Amino acid sequence: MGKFTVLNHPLIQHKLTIIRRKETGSNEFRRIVGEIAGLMTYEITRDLPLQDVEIETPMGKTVQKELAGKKLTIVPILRAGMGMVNGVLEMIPSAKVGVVGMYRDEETLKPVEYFFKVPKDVTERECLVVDPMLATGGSANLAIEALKKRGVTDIKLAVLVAAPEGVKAVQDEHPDVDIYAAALDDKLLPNGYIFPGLGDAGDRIFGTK
Ligand SMILES: O=P(O)(O)OC[C@H]1O[C@H](OP(=O)(O)OP(=O)(O)O)[C@H](O)[C@@H]1O
Ligand SMILES: O=c1cc[nH]c(=O)[nH]1
Ligand SMILES: [Mg+2]
Repeated sequence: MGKFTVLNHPLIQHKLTIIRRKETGSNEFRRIVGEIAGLMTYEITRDLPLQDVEIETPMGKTVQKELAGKKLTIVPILRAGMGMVNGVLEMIPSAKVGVVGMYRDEETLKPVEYFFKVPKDVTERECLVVDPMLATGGSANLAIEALKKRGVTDIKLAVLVAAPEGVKAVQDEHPDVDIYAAALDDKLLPNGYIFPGLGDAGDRIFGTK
């Protein structure tokens, strides 16, 4: 089963509380989603492999460390996942970005895919799927499945708020995928929204409501 990790650093918790508040406007919401994504990236990449590299400082030759291993592709699930991209890129500027467009049918709560575009060399890269909300888990599962169909084997999922139902759904369907969240909330409401959650992440980021 994939690991599920809550990244409950005090800065992350504090910032998450700000965006949960209903009075927080789109401008601040968008900025803080990016900041949390950056802080989460810092924690998610804690165990990245390093290799020795010989360099020359102005004082002379020395052997130091640099990142080794696979390069990263960030895969936001449109729309709301876009809010996390810049935060991750600030930590890993060399990452590429692929996108999966998906919306949840409001009646069935099933995801509908409408766009898919990833870098050509995606199979040689690790993919970090990002979306602020993991509710039923349907959208994340379909996005991961779409990547696997194209041959991607190394996938992680980062969300801000997870519902227990969504975590279980991804762990059941994709046991090879580790999940990182800023918070694990109480439950899913009958309308498919997370409680206490933060409302509709896409609408709050883009100001569409
Ligand atoms: O786990 P699930 O039950 O699939 O729900 C989570 C999905 O719902 C939201 O997207 P939404 O469909 O509102 O699209 P949007 O990002 O365009 O607003 C959210 O950003 C996730 O992608
Ligand atoms: O609480 C939720 C659930 C799904 N999508 C959201 O944006 N918020
Ligand atoms: Mg939405």
